Amino acid sequence: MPSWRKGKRIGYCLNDKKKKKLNFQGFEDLCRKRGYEVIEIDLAKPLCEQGPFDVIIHKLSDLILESGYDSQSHQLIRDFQTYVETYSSIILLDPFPAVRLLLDRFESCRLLQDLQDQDSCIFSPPYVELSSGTGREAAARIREQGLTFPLICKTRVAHGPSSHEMALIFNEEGLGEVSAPCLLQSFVNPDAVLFKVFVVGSSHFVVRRPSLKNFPRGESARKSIFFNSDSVSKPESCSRLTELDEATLEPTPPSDNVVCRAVRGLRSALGLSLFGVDLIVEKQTGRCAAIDVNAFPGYEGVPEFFSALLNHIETLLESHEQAARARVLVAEYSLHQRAPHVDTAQESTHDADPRAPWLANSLETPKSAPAESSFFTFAVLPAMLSRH
Ligand SMILES: Nc1ncnc2c1ncn2[C@@H]1O[C@H](COP(=O)(O)OP(=O)(O)OP(=O)(O)O)[C@@H](O)[C@H]1O
Ligand SMILES: O=P(O)(O)O[C@H]1[C@H](OP(=O)(O)O)[C@@H](OP(=O)(O)O)[C@@H](O)[C@@H](O)[C@@H]1OP(=O)(O)O
Ligand SMILES: [Mg+2]
Ligand SMILES: [Mg+2]
Repeated sequence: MPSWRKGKRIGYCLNDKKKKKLNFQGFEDLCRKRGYEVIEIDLAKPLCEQGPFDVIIHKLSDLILESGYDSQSHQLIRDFQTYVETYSSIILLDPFPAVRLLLDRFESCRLLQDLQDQDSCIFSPPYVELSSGTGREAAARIREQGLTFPLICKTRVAHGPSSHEMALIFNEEGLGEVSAPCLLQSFVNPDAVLFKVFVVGSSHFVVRRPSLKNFPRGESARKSIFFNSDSVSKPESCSRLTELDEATLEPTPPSDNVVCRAVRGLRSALGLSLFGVDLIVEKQTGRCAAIDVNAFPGYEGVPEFFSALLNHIETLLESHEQAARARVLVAEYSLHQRAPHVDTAQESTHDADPRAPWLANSLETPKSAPAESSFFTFAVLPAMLSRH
């Protein structure tokens, strides 16, 4: 067993619904088979009594959201955060600030806008943020900013059962039926297909899902349609809203290049390991609209999820161990450099060091090299680490 795997403890904190949907027991079994200890974290008990942890996996979106208005949840989140900051070697999947960002559609839509590239292969449909009042008050802004009917209205809060309640608005009158805080976004004709991209560390998986049918572009006299997004874009969704009015060719999935660009952009903006982005291939142009980002989504339709997650964890554990070893080496090296007289006796002490004879030998190299520190860090150290 490699040293970075030995005695490692993986903690997790997921609600019952999430555990059940993911069949998380399967992940626990896989981890235990590879020699990890797996601990379900009980938030009602102090974390220090349940640790130590090398990795913590969580979906604490409920609690993070509640911490904005509930003092007990606020305290729980603070304690959790203090614990992971105190034990800074813990790998937290995923860090709270980026998760918090995705609980707010205003924030996630801004992120999606930043993804837009020069050749506009990826775009974010134009939108207006409605912070107060009804949609009617946004009518002028909607016109100014070039939004086109139909509009899709989404709650500002992006997590929790009510966050999936949406409306399709076909005219200015319909705007009076929606109220703040919400986001009004131009509808993109998707040919009733959505592509969910599920990300796990450096891997991603594209899954085809149902989506809303096409609607003619421009204002019309139609009545607003209120719906729940769970009824249109789950694998089992079966709704009149996802039935196309006329037969059409199946849309071509977004190219690997486009998917990779979207994933890379979001990964570097957010620093998350576990997230999903929803893409629609626009019927008229073939361009790819990024319409939603989710922290730790369901991964339904990704049979490799558990193995990808464990591989990602192992990659992180291994690089953490390498970084820790590098820090020790650099510290030992600088101590050695600071020693006033490095005589033969001291050198032979290094040679006699049963713990790291290779360290002693390698430490001699920079002594005669003028640009020791950077030479050591960038040339000698990586070579030493790869040997050991
Ligand atoms: N701008 C848009 N144009 C066309 N269809 C859209 C647009 N935005 C959303 N949709 C449709 O509405 C559904 C729900 O939208 P969205 O993904 O933003 O909601 P959600 O509730 O956050 O979803 P999830 O369950 O993935 O978190 C999408 O799956 C897609 O079918
Ligand atoms: O469990 P499910 O499969 O429905 O997963 C959904 C997940 O619910 P969870 O709360 O159970 O994690 C949702 O999270 P919240 O909006 O609640 O934050 C969101 O991420 C959806 O995008 C996921 O659906 P998917 O994109 O994978 O279809
Ligand atoms: Mg979505
Ligand atoms: Mg979402």
